[in-house]
This record gives sequence, structure tokens and C-alpha cells, in this order.
Amino acid sequence: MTEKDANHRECPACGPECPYKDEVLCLRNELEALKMLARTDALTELFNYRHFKETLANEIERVRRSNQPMGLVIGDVDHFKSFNDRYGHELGNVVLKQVAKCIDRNLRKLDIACRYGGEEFALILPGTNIRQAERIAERVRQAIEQDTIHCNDGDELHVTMSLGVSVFSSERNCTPEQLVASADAQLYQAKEAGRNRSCVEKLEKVTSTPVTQEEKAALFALLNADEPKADSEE
Ligand SMILES: Nc1nc2c(ncn2[C@@H]2O[C@H](COP(=O)(O)OP(=O)(O)OP(=O)(O)O)[C@@H](O)[C@H]2O)c(=O)[nH]1
Repeated sequence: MTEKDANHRECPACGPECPYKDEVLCLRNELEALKMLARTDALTELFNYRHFKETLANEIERVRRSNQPMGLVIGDVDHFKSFNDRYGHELGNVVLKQVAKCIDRNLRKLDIACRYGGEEFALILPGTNIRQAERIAERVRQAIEQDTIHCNDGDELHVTMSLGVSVFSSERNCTPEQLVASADAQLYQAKEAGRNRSCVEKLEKVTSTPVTQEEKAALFALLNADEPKADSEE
């Protein structure tokens, strides 16, 4: 919106002649800025954990309705404690900011990058299947590996990241917490396997949907057929 448009906007409370129009519009803008701030991590400027939690729950609902899968990647900077101990917390913070930028550069517009906590990052990837999520995780991993951190004394440093990849689809029945736990388990595998790698959840292909006895009975009733006595007799 141009400045001219903004000046001609009606007051949302009392219409065009409202004497408090400018004040109300200004407060409204401030409220929007505060809302954004409440969802942003102060250090990295990515979304924060609060936004992650809300968005993950919403995206899971969207998958259930749209049938489009969603990827979840959790990444953790390798040996970050040693890095902090050796180079100091301030440089550690510089690294976290740079890692965040690197992640952001390597995602698509619709992807949602969050700081999960400490040196952990979470990426919500709407409309993404497990193979695509794996490719994105690898792209991020390689970009971080190739990025150079320039220190004030001229030194050049590098960090790496381990990542766990999981996916939610409409065939899957799990809670947001279980999905996070599954990506976390893959992250653990990546650390165990030597770090600086991504590990992907092995999904069992769902070939049939389990049907309850009640659903079976209802189906047979609909078809006016006799229900077999027990599964073992079929
Ligand atoms: N500089 C800085 N350090 C942080 C921040 N948040 C967490 N850390 C540090 O990140 C380190 C995480 O260490 P660990 O969880 O032991 O893991 P690690 O050393 O990265 O080892 P692996 O994950 O096993 O590769 C701790 O030393 C925390 O103090 C932060 O905002 N800034």
C-alpha cells in the first residue's frame, strides 16, 4: 500500500471522519509488528518455537484435508559445544545467524524455517514428499558445509549440520509430537552415524486401511449380505 493510500484509509473503528483515525491505524500497525515479533527468534530472525508448534499442527490438519504430504526436517549444528568453548559464545551466535541465513536461502517461499531451540532448527515443508524432503535436507546440509564463517582476526571457520527427515501424509495417523519424535530419531541416527549427514525415516507402505468390526458389520448390512462369523473362517 502506498503512503497516499494509507492516508485515505478509513478509520476501522469510526469511518472516514474519525478524529482518531491516524492513531488507530498506527496502533493497528504496531499490533501487527508485535504479533510478528512474538513469532520471531530474536537472534536468527527465523520463526521461533511458538510459531513452529502452531504451524505444525495447522499444516498437519491441512494434509488431512488436502491429501498433500508435508515434510519435517530437524537439523542440529554438530559439536557446537566445542565450538562455543573454543571460540566463545559471541562467535557461536554469529554462526547460528549465518546457519539460519543459509537455511533460509536454500528453502522455497512456502517452506517454514524455525529455530527449534539452542543450535537446533526445524523446517516445515508443505506439499513435500519424503524424497523431496530428503533432497531439501541434503541441499541445506551441503550449503552449510560449504559456507565460510569469517572471523575478525581473518580466520575462516566451517561448521556442519546433522539432519533428521520425516514426512506426514494423509495415510499416516500420528500426532505432531510423534512426527517430531520421528524426525528427532532420524537426527539421532545421523549423529550416531558420524554427523554431517541427513537420515530419512523408512516408511512402511500402507497397502490397506484397517477396518473395525463395527465398520465391517455396517458394510455387510448395507450390502444386505451375511457377515462371515469370524476372520479366521474366511
Ligand atoms: N552461542 C550460542 N550457543 C548456544 C545457544 N543455544 C545453545 N547453545 C549451545 O549449544 C551447545 C549444544 O551442545 P550439545 O547439545 O552438547 O551438542 P553439540 O556439542 O552440538 O554436540 P552434537 O549435537 O552431539 O554434535 C551448548 O554448549 C549450548 O550452550 C545460543 O543461542 N548461542
